[in-house]
Amino acid sequence: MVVKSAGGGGGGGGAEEGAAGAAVRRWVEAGGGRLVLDGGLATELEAHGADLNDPLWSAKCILSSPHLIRKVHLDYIEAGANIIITASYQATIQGFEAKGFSKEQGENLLTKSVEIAHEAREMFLKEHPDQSTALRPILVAASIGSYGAYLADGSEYSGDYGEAGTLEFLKDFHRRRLQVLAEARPDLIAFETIPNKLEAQAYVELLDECNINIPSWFSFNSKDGVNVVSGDSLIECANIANACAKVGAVGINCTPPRFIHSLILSIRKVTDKPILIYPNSGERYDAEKKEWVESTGVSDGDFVSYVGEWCKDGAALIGGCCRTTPNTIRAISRSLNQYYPAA
Ligand SMILES: C[S+](C)CC[C@H](N)C(=O)O
Ligand SMILES: N[C@@H](CCS)C(=O)O
Ligand SMILES: [Zn+2]
Repeated sequence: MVVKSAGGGGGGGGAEEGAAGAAVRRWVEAGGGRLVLDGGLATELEAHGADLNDPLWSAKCILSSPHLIRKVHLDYIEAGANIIITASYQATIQGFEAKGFSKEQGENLLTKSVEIAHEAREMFLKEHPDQSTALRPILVAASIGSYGAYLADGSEYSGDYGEAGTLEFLKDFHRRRLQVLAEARPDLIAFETIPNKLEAQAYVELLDECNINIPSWFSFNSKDGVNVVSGDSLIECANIANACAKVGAVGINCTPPRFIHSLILSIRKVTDKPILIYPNSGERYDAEKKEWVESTGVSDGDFVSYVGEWCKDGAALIGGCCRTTPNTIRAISRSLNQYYPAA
């Protein structure tokens, strides 16, 4: 089936799509014109009893309960996800060192996050011999959360890094982690919840300097439907991603559903790369309490009612972020099957 939602109509910015864009486009085509991402990982870990009130947040479970991470990945694949995102969002060598681990142990824990996701995919395929990745892509995306995530104070929702906000600092912070995760051979690298332009620039330079040949996606977050959370222009951020041939998809995550429509339209103006979106429930994160607050979150039904519009706007990869669950993903998957009825 032709990929209706990816390509065409965008400004393009003159960038070569490159191997990464072509790879993502092939996966999207193999998924029948769209791919379903998973939902909140930390949300589900907590739902199964994990206490994430820790500087490592969900990455704590790589140490304490890898079986739980594997179960949550498996639940998302069962719910229809084509892409599962590893538990490495807040896993950093620096964060593990602060817990007393050596650099090598920290690197091994990063690798383990990818291995757990690979195991979940293998288990699914073993339990469902009728399913094959040739028929339905099931991909592992290694999460790289922003420097603000590592700070564990909600800075990924402000993008205000103070003195640490220099290009070289951010590149040094992320370099080894990116290399280790890439060496673990995920299908994709997911740069998630990118709050500012500088961090996007740091990632682009690292992808080139480290010669990373695994397709990546760049996903920004917004709290006004116009700019990224730091106030930097989304257009400028998306341009940085678009200009990098190693970036296979550009989009938005952990952002309230009500803002997504306008954000997709902005991204579409500057890129022909596939667009991905995985909004949160619309609730607000209280970083001090490490809790989601306000009862303004949308229900699964409301969330899913947006999906058709997001497809028409041009999103090719759709899932959920914090406070979404396998039920959300099941509903998105069903809704997309309606949007792209089987031939
Ligand atoms: C995407 S946020 C909810 C992740 C957690 C945050 N970095 C913290 O540690 O509080
Ligand atoms: N990928 C992470 C959150 C990103 S905001 C998770 O799902 O827990
Ligand atoms: Zn999130």
